[in-house]
Amino acid sequence: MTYPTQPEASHFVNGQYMEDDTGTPLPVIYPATGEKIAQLHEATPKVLDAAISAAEAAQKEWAKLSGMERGRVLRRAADIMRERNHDLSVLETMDTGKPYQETSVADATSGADALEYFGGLAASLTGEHIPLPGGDWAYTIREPLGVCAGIGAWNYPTQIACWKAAPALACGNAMVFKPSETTPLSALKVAEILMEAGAPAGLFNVVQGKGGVGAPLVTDPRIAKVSLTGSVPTGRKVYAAAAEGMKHVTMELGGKSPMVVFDDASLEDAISGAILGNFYSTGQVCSNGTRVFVHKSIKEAFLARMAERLKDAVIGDPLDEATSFGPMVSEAQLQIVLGFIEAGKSEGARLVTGGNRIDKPGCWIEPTVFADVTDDMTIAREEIFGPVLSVLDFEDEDEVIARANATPYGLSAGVYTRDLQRGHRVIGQLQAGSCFINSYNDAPVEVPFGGVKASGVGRENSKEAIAHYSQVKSVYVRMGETEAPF
Ligand SMILES: NC(=O)c1ccc[n+]([C@@H]2O[C@H](COP(=O)([O-])OP(=O)(O)OC[C@H]3O[C@@H](n4cnc5c(N)ncnc54)[C@H](O)[C@@H]3O)[C@@H](O)[C@H]2O)c1
Ligand SMILES: C[N+](C)(C)CCCC=O
Repeated sequence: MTYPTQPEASHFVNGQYMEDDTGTPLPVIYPATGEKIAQLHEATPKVLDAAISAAEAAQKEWAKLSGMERGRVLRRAADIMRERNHDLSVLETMDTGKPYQETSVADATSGADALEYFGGLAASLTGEHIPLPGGDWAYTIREPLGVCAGIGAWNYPTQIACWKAAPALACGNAMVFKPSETTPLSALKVAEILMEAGAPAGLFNVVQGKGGVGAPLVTDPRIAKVSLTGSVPTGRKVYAAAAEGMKHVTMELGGKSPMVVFDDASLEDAISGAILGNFYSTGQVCSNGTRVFVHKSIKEAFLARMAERLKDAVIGDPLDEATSFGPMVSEAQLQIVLGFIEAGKSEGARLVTGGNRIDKPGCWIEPTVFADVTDDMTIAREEIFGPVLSVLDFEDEDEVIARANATPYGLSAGVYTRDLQRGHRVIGQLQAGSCFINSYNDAPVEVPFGGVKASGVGRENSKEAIAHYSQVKSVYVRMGETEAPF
């Protein structure tokens, strides 16, 4: 049996595809139809060991190159990725179900941005000279960490692989990347492209599997750093396991982010922001503003216009460029979301629109809006990771800030207002790492991305990421004699 997107083999190790079909079978399903599109196998201990060994060997040679030489490879990879954007986007759509309208502008393109940005930065990752009393001085050297483990979620497979690989490789590290078991295909293409761009064999390896493959990757003593994108419960486990080995971590985790719409906001812009922050990628975005606090005086106007705007969503074949709303990634995730919708109804929230599974093969659900949601309801407290928007009323600025912050999460926050003083004042008090004023969910590579509180540790993208993929050695140089007390 051949499948439409079957890769050459399940894993990419030491510069080539590798198979071990004794590993647990891993079927890949196209969420738009439920059709099987590839058959992979989870990595066995043999595959995992080969990947880590290859990375260890490659890292030693890669770190000897100058930053300029490393950067050249990454920038070449960015160019190849852009040239192949169409094919990569089609694959991403098949892997995730996200519409081509999105994948063609937000996945491989975002991955290419990261490769280009960190490729450009690589040559300037230098230490400093520190003059000291008596003519002594010190200098610092920015060194790589070694072999980094990257572990991905299923909503942005290409982007996640590149957001982790680009800064890691720029700093002179190697990587073993484990994509989500739900979307294993795109990371293999990232590996192919990096090799084609001139990366040495073993520098970027891909191993497939579920948590049972991720766990031994995290604890392997040859791994110096773990970067996870995933849920908070997984983050707790992975962070704890990494701490046992005193490893560096980046934790990009979940959220339940607030978006605050004041009564002076442009209603159309606020609704656009709420659409981007709740229905893009069928709501499967970590930073989504799923608690939309709308000033009581404009709430009904907001809801009426939102319901109208949602009628323009084009729900259909994700490969059709006109489609703007695709299926959920999997039946399992669809069932989780349906469970939250039931909780919303039974706890007394008002269903304004949507709320139903769409009756066709695949994992389809309507964009859903609840109103009259209160802070204690399940849908206002827990991350849903699906297209479910909750509108909560507020009347007072201090009140809404306190309520917005009353969550263990802190990934993102947004404010819509025409009063820019208020916008800055409010955003300054919201406990979140990635914030927006009169916008939502923008994530250019130049800007740090990540959360506070339970939503994460460390930052991806921007110059901030360098600190998380390198360490500083300091060297004290005495110019005179060494004095000792005896
Ligand atoms: N902050 C961010 O940048 C960001 C981005 C995308 C998704 N997310 C979050 O990811 C979640 C959705 O993705 P998901 O369902 O794939 O998350 P998940 O936590 O179920 O899985 C994430 C990854 O961790 C692996 N994993 C699971 N158990 C493991 C273990 N014990 N050791 C090592 N690896 C293990 C999984 O196989 C997968 O690759 C949401 O909570 C979402 O908010 C966060
Ligand atoms: C670029 N986005 C859309 C903000 C996604 C970031 C990764 C979170 O899921």
